[in-house]
Amino acid sequence: MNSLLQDAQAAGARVGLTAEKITINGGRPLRGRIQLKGAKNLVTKAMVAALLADGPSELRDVPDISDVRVVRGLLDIHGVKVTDGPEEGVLLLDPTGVESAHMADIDAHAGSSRIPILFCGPLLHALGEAFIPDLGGCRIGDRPIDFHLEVLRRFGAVVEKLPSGIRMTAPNGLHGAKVELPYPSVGATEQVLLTAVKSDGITELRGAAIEPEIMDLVNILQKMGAIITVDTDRVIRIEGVQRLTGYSHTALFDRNEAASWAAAALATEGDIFVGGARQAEMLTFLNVFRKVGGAFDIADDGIRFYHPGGDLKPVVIETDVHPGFMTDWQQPLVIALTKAKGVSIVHETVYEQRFGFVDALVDMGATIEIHKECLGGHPCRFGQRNFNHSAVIAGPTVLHAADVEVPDLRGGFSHLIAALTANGRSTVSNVGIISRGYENFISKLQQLGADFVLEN
Ligand SMILES: CC(=O)N[C@H]1[C@@H](OP(=O)(O)OP(=O)(O)OC[C@H]2O[C@@H](n3ccc(=O)[nH]c3=O)[C@H](O)[C@@H]2O)O[C@H](CO)[C@@H](O)[C@@H]1O
Ligand SMILES: C=C(OP(=O)(O)O)C(=O)O
Repeated sequence: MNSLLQDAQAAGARVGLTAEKITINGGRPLRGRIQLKGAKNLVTKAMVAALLADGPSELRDVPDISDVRVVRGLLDIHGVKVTDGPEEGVLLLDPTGVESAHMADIDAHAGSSRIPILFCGPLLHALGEAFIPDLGGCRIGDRPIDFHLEVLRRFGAVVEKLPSGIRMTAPNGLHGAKVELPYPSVGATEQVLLTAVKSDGITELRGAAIEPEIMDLVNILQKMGAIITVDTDRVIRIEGVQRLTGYSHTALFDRNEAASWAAAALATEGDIFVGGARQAEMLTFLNVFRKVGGAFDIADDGIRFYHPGGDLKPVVIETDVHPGFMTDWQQPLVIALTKAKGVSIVHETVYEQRFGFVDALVDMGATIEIHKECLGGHPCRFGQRNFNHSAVIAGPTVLHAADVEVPDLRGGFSHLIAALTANGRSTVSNVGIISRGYENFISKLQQLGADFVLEN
């Protein structure tokens, strides 16, 4: 069995999804309401932050996704007691019994997530050592961790690479540092925050990422007693403190899931009310959605996304760090672009290999060409490096049914949308991977009127 399939099955099994394949009878618009919970890209980091406290934390709106379960398992191995709260979606995290981990167990739990790398700072503070297994996450580029390791060294960590992962110690404790990131990496910014808050002295981070999920992590850390200033021009200053308390927090909604269902509404000519979605964190997406010809109504408790009739229009998009067009939005939106009348361009500037998912779309009849050049207008890091990172999508096309295999989280969701729009019965396999970031997506599809059956 290949490792992609193993990851997919393990991820699905962790959230009780036993089916491996979905057969979808396409052509029906998705209509109805769904409710979001907290963001995968915040909740998992908030769980790690609980390790920094000297008392219990409470996190609300936690989605039942496999990445959350992976982090829960890792926390458990380290002696953080994680229990379900009295209400659905509430986690209680008690770090008072934190202890050194058993390496073999960690190895078994790292599988599908990139979060283990963020345990470094908190574990070094709590125990003076950390072991980080090989990382998972979507295979959409090389995804090195050089920024993380360099940052940790600046704080005083000693890094030792082992065949099974990375071991880290801090023989002289951790001290504040001046750090400048070569690229505003989300994970490396979080690494700095989670390490600096309890390091001796002041840390100045330049070139920081400022995604809404990072700002919500800053909110959490401030609740815990941290002193963090977010300045203009991607500068973050952190004054280290000796102790942090537990927090009580409701997680920011998952704007990536919201954008995915919005794209599904548009591509299937449907109408979906996405409960919990908010305008402020989705401004950039909403502009593009409108330019493509989608319509939305913003309410206090969510956003209604729908196809208002008429032709969809082509767009030129460049993915970018916040406040730009988020890379995780492009894969689901590409399906709507296959329905637009004219030629669209998507220039992917965050990951060098995020177009693997289009092969299946071409098999389904889409007209998509991938290019090595930077076609969006601005040259990016990948332009001179031979990476297939620009897509040209010509439409409108009616997709036909096919058997497709989910390659990664967002690519997988876009395959689901493609199958939902296609004429005939498509089979989408490896669907377990989708459970990494979409809570109860099978029930949501049911609620929205999709016509499908699950298979093993
Ligand atoms: C769990 C989580 O929150 N995942 C999100 C996070 O991923 P993640 O935090 O992994 O993404 P980064 O922002 O770190 O990566 C951005 C770019 O920086 C590069 N890089 C990163 C670190 C490093 O040490 N060296 C390096 O070269 C990466 O290869 C990539 O080209 O932000 C991405 C960009 O918004 C999102 O697509 C992911 O959904
Ligand atoms: C790339 C993604 O996630 P991760 O960083 O967890 O692989 C994603 O959510 O689309």
